[in-house]
Amino acid sequence: MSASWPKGYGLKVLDVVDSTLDEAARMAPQLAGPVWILAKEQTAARGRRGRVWVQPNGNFAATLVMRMTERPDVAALRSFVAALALFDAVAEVTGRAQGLALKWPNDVLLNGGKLAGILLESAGTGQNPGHLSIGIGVNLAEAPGASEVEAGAVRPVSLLSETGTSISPEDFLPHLAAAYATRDLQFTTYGFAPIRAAWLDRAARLGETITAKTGAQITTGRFETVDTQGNLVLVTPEGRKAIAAAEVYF
Ligand SMILES: O=C(O)CCCC[C@@H]1SC[C@@H]2NC(=O)N[C@@H]21
Repeated sequence: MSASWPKGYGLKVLDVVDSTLDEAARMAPQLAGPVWILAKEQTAARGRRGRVWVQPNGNFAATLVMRMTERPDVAALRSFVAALALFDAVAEVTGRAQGLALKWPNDVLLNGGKLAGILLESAGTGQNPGHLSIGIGVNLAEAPGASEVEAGAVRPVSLLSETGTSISPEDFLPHLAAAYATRDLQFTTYGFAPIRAAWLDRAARLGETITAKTGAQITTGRFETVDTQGNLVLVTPEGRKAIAAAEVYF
């Protein structure tokens, strides 16, 4: 099964790099349009909240870098755009969406385990709107060991072990790039509403009790929704709380 490369998107493939997010920052000043940067190996890959991202051989690591054309709070909603695109691309290559779910803010789960993670970074000033980078890691071939993730985190899983689907990062990227382009067009044309609705349709643990941790702040409540700004909304004994940034535990 093949996917055609989306019009207007550039591509850079590297054998090895420190992090595709760092490469994105280096490329940003010269950007003419959005560019996907794919690396077979990263020597300093990072995850959310300063964690190290472990990338066994054959796993997918890429960053989509683009000029920041909107307000930072609007651009940040692209984490939901990217999560949906990942969901779409995985469903396309495996031929099924069963077992796939999205975990707020932007992980992709498969059979309850973490298949993929997304890390957004941006830079810019009032004078210079800067760039947005969407770093994406997918455990295509191998899941990092449980000892390589923090205690309490969702267990990592791989696409190969959960579905039997074997696909290389180079073959997976066109599926993801095409799915992203479609979702991004939906976002720029119709705004966050359809993205939010599609994301909520695929949300893990919606309506259930979950815990959100932001530093020392721990909030447990019923996962009611994601609001129009992308905040996690929990109904707690003290009332409704909208949380902008946190790690979620089930
Ligand atoms: O913590 C997470 O779940 C986010 C992980 C993001 C990993 C990807 S791999 C490609 C890009 N380069 C990095 O250094 N990190 C992101």
